Amino acid sequence: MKKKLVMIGNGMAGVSFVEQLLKLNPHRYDITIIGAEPHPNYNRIMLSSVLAGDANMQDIVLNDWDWYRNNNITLLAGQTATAIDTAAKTVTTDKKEVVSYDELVIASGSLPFMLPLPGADKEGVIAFRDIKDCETMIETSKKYRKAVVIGGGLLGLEAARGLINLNMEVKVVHIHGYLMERQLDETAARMLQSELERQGMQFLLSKQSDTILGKKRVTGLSFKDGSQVEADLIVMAVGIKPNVQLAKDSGIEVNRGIVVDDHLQTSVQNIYSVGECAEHRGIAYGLVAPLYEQGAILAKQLAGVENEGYHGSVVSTKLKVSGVNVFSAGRFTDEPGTKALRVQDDLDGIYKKVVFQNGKVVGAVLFGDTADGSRLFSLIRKGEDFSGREKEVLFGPSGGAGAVVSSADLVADMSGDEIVCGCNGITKDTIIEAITEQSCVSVNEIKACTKASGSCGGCKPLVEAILTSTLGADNVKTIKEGICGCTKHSRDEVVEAIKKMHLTTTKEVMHVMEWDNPEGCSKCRPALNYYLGMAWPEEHEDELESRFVNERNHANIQKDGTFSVVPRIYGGVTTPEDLKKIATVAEKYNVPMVKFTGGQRIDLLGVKKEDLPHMWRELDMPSGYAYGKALRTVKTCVGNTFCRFGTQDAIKMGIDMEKKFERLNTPHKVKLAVSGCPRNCSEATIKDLGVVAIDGGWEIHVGGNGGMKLRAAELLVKVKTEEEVLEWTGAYLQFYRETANFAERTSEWAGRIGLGAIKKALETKEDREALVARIDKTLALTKDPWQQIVESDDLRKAFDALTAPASPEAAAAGDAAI
Ligand SMILES: Cc1cc2nc3c(=O)[nH]c(=O)nc-3n(C[C@H](O)[C@H](O)[C@H](O)COP(=O)(O)OP(=O)(O)OC[C@H]3O[C@@H](n4cnc5c(N)ncnc54)[C@H](O)[C@@H]3O)c2cc1C
Ligand SMILES: NC(=O)c1ccc[n+]([C@@H]2O[C@H](COP(=O)([O-])OP(=O)(O)OC[C@H]3O[C@@H](n4cnc5c(N)ncnc54)[C@H](O)[C@@H]3O)[C@@H](O)[C@H]2O)c1
Ligand code: SF4
Ligand code: FES
Repeated sequence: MKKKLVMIGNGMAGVSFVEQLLKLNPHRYDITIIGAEPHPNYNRIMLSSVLAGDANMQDIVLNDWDWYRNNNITLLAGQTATAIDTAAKTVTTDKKEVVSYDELVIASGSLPFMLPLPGADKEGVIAFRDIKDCETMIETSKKYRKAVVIGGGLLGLEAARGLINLNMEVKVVHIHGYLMERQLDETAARMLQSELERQGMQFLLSKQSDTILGKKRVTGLSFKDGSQVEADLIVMAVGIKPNVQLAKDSGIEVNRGIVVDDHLQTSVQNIYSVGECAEHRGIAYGLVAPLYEQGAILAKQLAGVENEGYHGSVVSTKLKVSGVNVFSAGRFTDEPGTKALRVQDDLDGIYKKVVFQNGKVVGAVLFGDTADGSRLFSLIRKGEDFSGREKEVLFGPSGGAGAVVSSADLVADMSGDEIVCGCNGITKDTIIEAITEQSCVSVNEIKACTKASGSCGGCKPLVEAILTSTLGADNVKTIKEGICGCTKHSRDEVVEAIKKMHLTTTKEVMHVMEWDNPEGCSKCRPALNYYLGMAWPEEHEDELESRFVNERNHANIQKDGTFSVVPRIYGGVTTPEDLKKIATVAEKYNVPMVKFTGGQRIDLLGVKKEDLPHMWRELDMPSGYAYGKALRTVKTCVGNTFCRFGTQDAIKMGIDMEKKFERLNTPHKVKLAVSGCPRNCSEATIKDLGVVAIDGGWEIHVGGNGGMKLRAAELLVKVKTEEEVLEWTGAYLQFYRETANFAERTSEWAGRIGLGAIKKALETKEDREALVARIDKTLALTKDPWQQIVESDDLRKAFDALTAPASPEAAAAGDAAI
C-alpha cells in the first residue's frame, strides 16, 4: 500500500517539490494536490511578461493537465482547503471533499498585502498576484487610460511597465524617497528612476496614500498631504504576507510564516511546509530560488533520502523590465563593519557597488551592466576571502583583468545538483542532460527544453557557459535574438541570408527577410550596412544614410556642435613638415584647441562644419578615422630604436600595421599597440590587439579594453617574425569582422566566444591565409573619405548638403531617425 501525500497549494514551490520527489522516488506516494486556482501549475513570475505582451498564458504553463494525469496525481483544481484535522489526518475543502493523508505539505504561498485604505473595496482596485489580476489589467486597459500603481518595488515597477505597454498612463506612488529601497541603494535607485521616466513612467515619491476616491468604481487616489491623482485603475503592490491562516487555525505553530525546521517540518508531526508560506530561521522568502532549494530538500526528506537539511538562502533579484538592467544580491547597504567598492559612470549609465565584510563579498548592486551578477552572487554564496585584494572583485588581478571568476570557471566549479536558473529551479545536470540527451545546441533550445533562462534571463551567461563547456564553442549555435525590434531574425540569420541570397543593399535585406518595420531603425540599419560591406566588399555600396552621424560627417561632433579633425599619424611618429602643416591649418581656421590624444596623434577641436573640407585639403594628410567603427590608432613605444631595454623595433612594427590596416571598417572601433619589450610602455595588453616584443620574437595579445569595461588582453600566440605578426593580425581582425555582432568590441566578442574558439579558427596557416586573403580584398578597395570629398565635386556637394546637427543631442536624435 502506497502512503498518501496531500499538498495544499498548486503553486511554483509546491509543484517543484513534487517534481523532485517523483524523480527520487516515483512510486512511494499516492499524491493529491489541492489548488485554489482553477489552473494547472503556472509560472507566476512570467505574469509580468504576459502583462508586458512578451508572453501569453499558454507560454507560462509549467505543468499541463496531462502532467498530473501521467504522474497519477489527483489535482483538485479550483478547490480551497478550509480545514486540517491533525488528529484524524484529513483535509477538508470548500467543495466538501475530505482527503486523508499520511504526510501533508502546506504550500499555500502568500497573499498580496492590500492597504486597508477607505475605498479599497471599490471596483478597479486590485493586486497583481495571479492570472485573474493579470487578465483584469489587460481588460481594463481596453476601456480606461489612467493607472496608478501603489508600491515602487519589484512587483509595482513590473506592473507599471506592463500597463505602459498596454497604452495606459501610469503613475507609481511610492512611500519611500527612492524606488526599490529593499533591493537598491539610492544611487542605483535614482538611475533606475530616470531610465523608467524615459520609458514614460511617472513617479510620486514619499507619498502616503490616504483614500481611494470614486463611487462604485475608483476615480482617484488622495494622499495624506492633501494632494490627489486621477485613477481608473489602482494596482496595489506593497508587499506580500505569508498565507498562514489555515495552518494557524489547525494549531500549527505560526509566526510571520508557518514555522519550519531544517527539514521543512512544522510543529506538527507529518506536516511540512514549503514556499512563501514557510518561515525558516525567521525568514519567509518572497523569491522562487530559495523556495526551490527548500523543495529539493523536502523532496529528499519525503523520499527517504538522506539529506543535509535546508540552511537558508542568500537571494538575488533582477527587475524584469525590458531595457533596464538592475541586479541586487545579499546585504547591499552600508552597515558598520562593511566597506563598499563603487564604480559609477554617468555617461553610460552604469553603477556597480560591491559590499565587503572582513574581506568577503556580502552584497552587490549593479545598474546598467549586470553581466557580473552571477559571478558576484556566486562569490557571496561561496564566501571567498579577498582581504587585501578586494578590488580584484571588480577590476581583476593586477587591477585590469575584468572579473575574477569567468562564467566558465563558475560553472566548472558548480556541482551537478546546484541550481543554475533560480527562477525555474533548473540544475546544472538538467541543462547538461538537455544538451547531451535532447541535442540542444543553443540557449534558446535549452530554454525550450528546460525553461532555464526563460523568466528573468539573469542566468543566461551561465547557461551559455555550460553549453560551451559541454559542446565546445564551435558546436554552439549563438542565441537567436532579433537584431532589433524591427525583425525577429538574428544576426547570424541575417548574415547568412546576405551571403546565400547575395543581398547587397539594406532595403533588399529588409524586404527579403520581411522586416516588421520596413524602414528599419537606428539599430538595424547601420548593422546591415556593416554586414553587407563585410560580406560583399566589392558589390556593396556604403550607404551613408545608414551610418551614424559622426561617420556621415567623417568627423566627431563635439559638445557645442562643432567638429574635430584628427589626421592619421602612423605609429605616433610625425615629422616637422606634418607638424608645420597642422600648425598652419590650425592658425588659419582659428582652431580653438590643438590637443594630443591618448592614441598619440593630434586633435584639432572646435572646427566649423564648413571648414572641414578646406582644412583636409590643406592638410593633405590621411584621415585618422577618429569618428568611425574602424581601425583607430596603433600606439607604439620607442622600442629598440632608442630605448635601451627594447628588443625589437616597435615603431616600425606599429607603422607597418597601421599602414596595412588603416581605413578598415570593423564591427566596432579597434585600437592596436606595439611595445618593444615586456615593460609594455604602450599598454598593449589593454588593446583590441597588442603586440609585445620578447627575446627573439613577438607576443600577440587580443581582446583587451582600457575603457569602461576594463579587460586585459589574452595571449593569442608567440611568433618570430614581423611577417607573422601581420599575418596573425590580419587573420584575427578578419575573423572578428566576420563573426562579431555589429557594435561589439573585441573584448566583448572575445569574452563571449572564448579565446579557445579564436585560437582554433586561426590555428592552421591555411585558415589564416584564407582570412588574410579576404581582409586584403577589402583593404584593397578602401579609399580615404576626405581625399574623395576634396577631389570629387559631387561628393563635396553631398557633404555640404548634410546639415550639421546643432548639438550632440540633435545628433543623437538624428541617429534615432536613421
Ligand atoms: C507578477 C509577479 C512576478 C514575480 N516575479 C518574480 C521573479 O522575477 N523572480 C522571483 O524569484 N520571484 C518572482 N515573483 C515571486 C514568485 O512568483 C513567488 O515567490 C512564487 O510564486 C511563490 O511560490 P509558492 O508556491 O510559495 O506560492 P504561489 O506560487 O503563490 O502558490 C501558492 C498556491 O497555493 C494556492 N493556495 C493557497 N491557499 C490555498 C488553500 N487553502 N487551498 C488550496 N490552494 C491554496 C494559491 O492559490 C496558489 O496557487 C513574482 C511574483 C509575481 C506575482
Ligand atoms: N523580479 C522579481 O524578482 C520580482 C518581481 C515581482 C515580484 N517579486 C516578488 O513578489 C513579492 C511582492 O513584490 P512587491 O514589490 O510587492 O514587494 P516588496 O516588499 O519587495 O516591495 C513593496 C514596496 O512597496 C512599498 N510600499 C509599502 N507600503 C507602501 C505604501 N503604503 N505606499 C506606497 N508604497 C508602499 C515599499 O516601500 C516597497 O518598496 C516580493 O516578494 C517580490 O520579491 C519579485
Ligand atoms: S616597452 Fe620596453 S622598449 Fe618600449 S619604451 Fe618601454 S622599456 Fe623601452
Ligand atoms: S534565473 Fe531567472 S530565468 Fe534563470
